Amino acid sequence: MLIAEMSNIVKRYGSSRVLDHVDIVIDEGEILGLLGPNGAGKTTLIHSLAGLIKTDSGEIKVFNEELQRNLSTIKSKIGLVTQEVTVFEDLTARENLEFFGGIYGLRGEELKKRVEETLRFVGLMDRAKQLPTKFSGGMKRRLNIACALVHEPKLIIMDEPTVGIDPQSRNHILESIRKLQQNGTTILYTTHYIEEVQAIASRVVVMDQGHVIAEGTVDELVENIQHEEKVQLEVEEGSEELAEQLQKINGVKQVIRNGDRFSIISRTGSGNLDRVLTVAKSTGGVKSINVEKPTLEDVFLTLTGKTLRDREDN
Ligand SMILES: Nc1ncnc2c1ncn2[C@@H]1O[C@H](COP(=O)(O)OP(=O)(O)OP(=O)(O)O)[C@@H](O)[C@H]1O
Repeated sequence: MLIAEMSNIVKRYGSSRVLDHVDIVIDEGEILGLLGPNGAGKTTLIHSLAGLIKTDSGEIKVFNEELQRNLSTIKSKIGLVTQEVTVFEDLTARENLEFFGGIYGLRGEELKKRVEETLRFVGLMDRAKQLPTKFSGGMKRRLNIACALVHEPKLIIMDEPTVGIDPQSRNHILESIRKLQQNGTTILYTTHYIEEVQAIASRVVVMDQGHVIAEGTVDELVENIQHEEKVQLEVEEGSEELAEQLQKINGVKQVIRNGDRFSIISRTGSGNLDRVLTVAKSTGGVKSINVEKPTLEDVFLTLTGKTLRDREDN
């Protein structure tokens, strides 16, 4: 069964089309990973789906109902974790959850029960009486997530929930997302950390410049580029000149330079290891060279020409 269906969505800001005829479906019970570089349109898509902004055209159905016509009912069954942490600093963790639970119509014993369950679920039971000002970034994030979970939404939408937090909290969050899925919740998960998608997503949608450019399971996406070879090269002194020379080798599709390291993607069968080595040696010393199997990161690179690591920020 489909939990959400976005068809032919267009959203413009001024003259630029931020979402350009986007089609996305979310199946019940899946964790759909939404990947895309900066400015791809992920947040705009998520905010459209959560009913926070109106699209210019297209149709959005959530729980089989037209979104804008049934906005308040649908919103009450969605949990949105925004990119920015939105908790009240002058309320304790428990009071924050009571507030958000109240907004969603929970009252009395039911509210109390859900607040306690949610605090336990995100591992903040022992911090229930503290103000978030005393929390680490990761704990604040977990509280933020808890606020979106307290009303037991059927669909949870998360916009990069693990950016800028410690590894322990990140693992806790990923583990919690798996548990939510096991309990039957559907999750749309946006991130630029490929390894997170690889770890938890049932299916992946890749966006770039307002378009969906690929979708499938991680295995399916990697399978699509199995016809490519990747040579990893490290030299003593990398230069743009070397990158240009590598790019000229027959069969080379793409060269990505990161300082002294180069990833060279070629068509399969081009046997470019030797040629890459020769070119690299002609410009200086070679530290290491090897052929690697493509990963989801390479799928992303091949599709968008961009690396998600551009914005690695923790
Ligand atoms: N309110 C707005 N007014 C004008 N332009 C906007 C607005 N919101 C987003 N944009 C533009 O739309 C494009 C897509 O932005 P969006 O935030 O959806 O991308 P994103 O994929 O979520 O990127 P990021 O990973 O950086 O959050 C960007 O070029 C952005 O500048």
